[in-house]
Amino acid sequence: MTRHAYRPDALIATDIDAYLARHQEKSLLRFLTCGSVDDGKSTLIGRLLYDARAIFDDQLSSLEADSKRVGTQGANIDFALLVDGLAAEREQGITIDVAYRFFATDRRKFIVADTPGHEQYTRNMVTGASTADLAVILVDARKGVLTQTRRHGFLAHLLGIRHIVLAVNKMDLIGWDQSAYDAIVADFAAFGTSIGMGQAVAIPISGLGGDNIASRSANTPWHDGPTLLDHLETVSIDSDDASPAAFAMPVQWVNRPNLDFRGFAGTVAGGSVRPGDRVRIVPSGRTSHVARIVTQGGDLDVAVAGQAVTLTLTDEVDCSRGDVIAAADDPPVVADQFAATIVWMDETPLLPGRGYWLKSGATTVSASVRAPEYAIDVNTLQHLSVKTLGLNDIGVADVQADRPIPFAPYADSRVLGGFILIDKLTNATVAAGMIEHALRRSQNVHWQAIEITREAHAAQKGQAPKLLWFTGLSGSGKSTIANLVEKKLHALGRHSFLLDGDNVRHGLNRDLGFSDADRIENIRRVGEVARLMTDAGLIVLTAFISPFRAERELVRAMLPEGEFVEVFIDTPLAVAEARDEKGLYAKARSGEIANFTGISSPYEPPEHPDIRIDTQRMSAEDAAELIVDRIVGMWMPVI
Ligand SMILES: Nc1ncnc2c1ncn2[C@@H]1O[C@H](COP(=O)(O)OS(=O)(=O)O)[C@@H](OP(=O)(O)O)[C@H]1O
Ligand SMILES: Nc1ncnc2c1ncn2[C@@H]1O[C@H](COP(=O)(O)OP(=O)(O)O)[C@@H](O)[C@H]1O
Repeated sequence: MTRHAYRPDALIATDIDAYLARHQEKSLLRFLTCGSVDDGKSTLIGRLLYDARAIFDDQLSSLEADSKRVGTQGANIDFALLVDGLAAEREQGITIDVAYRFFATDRRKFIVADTPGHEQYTRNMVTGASTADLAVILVDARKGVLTQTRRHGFLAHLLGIRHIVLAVNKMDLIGWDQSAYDAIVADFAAFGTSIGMGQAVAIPISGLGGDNIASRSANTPWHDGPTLLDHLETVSIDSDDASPAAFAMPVQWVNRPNLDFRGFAGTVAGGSVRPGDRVRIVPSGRTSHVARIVTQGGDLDVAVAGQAVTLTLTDEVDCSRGDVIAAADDPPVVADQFAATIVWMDETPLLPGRGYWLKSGATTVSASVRAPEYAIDVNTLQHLSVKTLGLNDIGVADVQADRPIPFAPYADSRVLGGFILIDKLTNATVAAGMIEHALRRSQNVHWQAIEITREAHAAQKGQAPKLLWFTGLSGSGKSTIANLVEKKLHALGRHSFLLDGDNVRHGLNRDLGFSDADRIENIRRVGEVARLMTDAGLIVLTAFISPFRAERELVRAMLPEGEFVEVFIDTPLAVAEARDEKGLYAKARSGEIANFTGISSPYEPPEHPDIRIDTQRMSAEDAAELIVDRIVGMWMPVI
């Protein structure tokens, strides 16, 4: 990037306050550029910054330093606003390779999400698009509209970006051929219409030569539209807010500096609010009235969508981070199951049934995705029948959260309807999702209040329930040892039950095989059944390979702290294979059995098992003895 292009505004040195004040009054346009590596994206952004005499982000820090040097107060105001916006994105867990560049012209301020030459454009687009007002879709004039172009258009539309610019780049390389340009524009327009996207603004450009970027090009006398910068500076974004008309504000944090003040801070997601308005806290449903709208610059009479404020209420109602304060008569829906459009962004495909963290605004819950109803072919817009979603796939699937969350359909609110999925082990953001609607079934199932509690069941049996979860390779010794443990428990007069492959895979789970998704579902169901049995006061033993850490942790999380005891039957593959009681390893090696654990399907050993048994050093009998000894102490403290 050409640094010498930067020409500092004289005001920065002479009157920083005036400079910042001038900037603060300008509207802000957030946009992103989409294109493949060689479509000329970086050149375009470089050119734009150069021609706009832009402020580079590193120069913003020198601006800050300058402000300090001149000794003025309040020099941060404008900057803080920008930084806040980015912090919010970071809090969404989206901290990937997107560089945000800030620049300003006389007419407007801009933040451009720059995603330099990255293969994972879907991820970058989703990241940049979460708050973008406008997308510049780059097309190489020589190549025309490609699958990738359609995908960018589709994603931009899906993510709720209302303004699309089709920048047909490298026009110089096709001799400024108007008919070729028109054909590309018509092609894209036809696609846009088929997905219900508004008309894109098309501009013939050359990033390299600067044609139609900041100034009109003599090479395109036939182009009567704006230059790119013109359009960016003048496009009207005021009326675009997709947010619902009714007031809603997700609570980002509760501000309680002293006993006399309790404020709920957040950004208004939709509608407006005034002191005196009746509001409802969702999901609790409690109502109150707004007392004050507090900001650093003083109290407000009204706050509207996009404003960051702190509300105080007239009553001492319970309200915490992740709750939504909403118009009392029109609050967001609360549900734990929804249909959603999901954009998968990770190399590892979606595992239906696996628990991911679902983050929506300030709310984080555990959630799983069912097998997709379909994936979308972005070229033909056909619905494809698929079992999972891989990198860059877009599909529709039902999502099940482990507790109800407030939401609005994405079409009504990007804030309340958008979410990301995070892998619980790697912490990677694996998908972005848009909620379509709640599933009715989630609203009609209610917990039945049970009068005989789990404590009562346990007390009657005179024991504290436990789940002894045996995990290990096939042939490691899980069943052998679990059987011996149960025998000993039985002899000690304890109430127990052993669940293993034989009594589960032939009955409850006879519809499941050994794909990753089926194993996940197998373990989820076993976990649920085992949990019910602990509710009944039993000491439950399970003997399943349970190869994935994530599902073992999922089951642990289903139970009260300390009730899940992970017993790792640590037998190396070579030893289990040498035993090969059932001849399965031989079959797996010869390819007769697919997806065999340890051979052609992974086993993730526990990192911190509660009990580890090395079967090479310990007989099955001794192992059982040790396990019973270890848990004896655990079951004595009966309620
Ligand atoms: N492909 C493949 N991979 C692993 N195991 C296979 C497979 N096909 C059949 N079997 C037999 O099924 C038993 C494992 O079932 P699990 O329910 O414990 O597996 S899992 O937890 O869902 O991974 C396992 O029993 P154990 O030997 O008792 O572990 C095998 O006998
Ligand atoms: N120390 C040991 N602990 C458990 N099993 C052992 C041990 N040493 C040898 N074995 C043998 O290994 C085999 C384990 O099979 P099994 O218990 O069915 O394993 P899994 O349930 O893990 O597939 C049995 O034949 C068992 O006798």
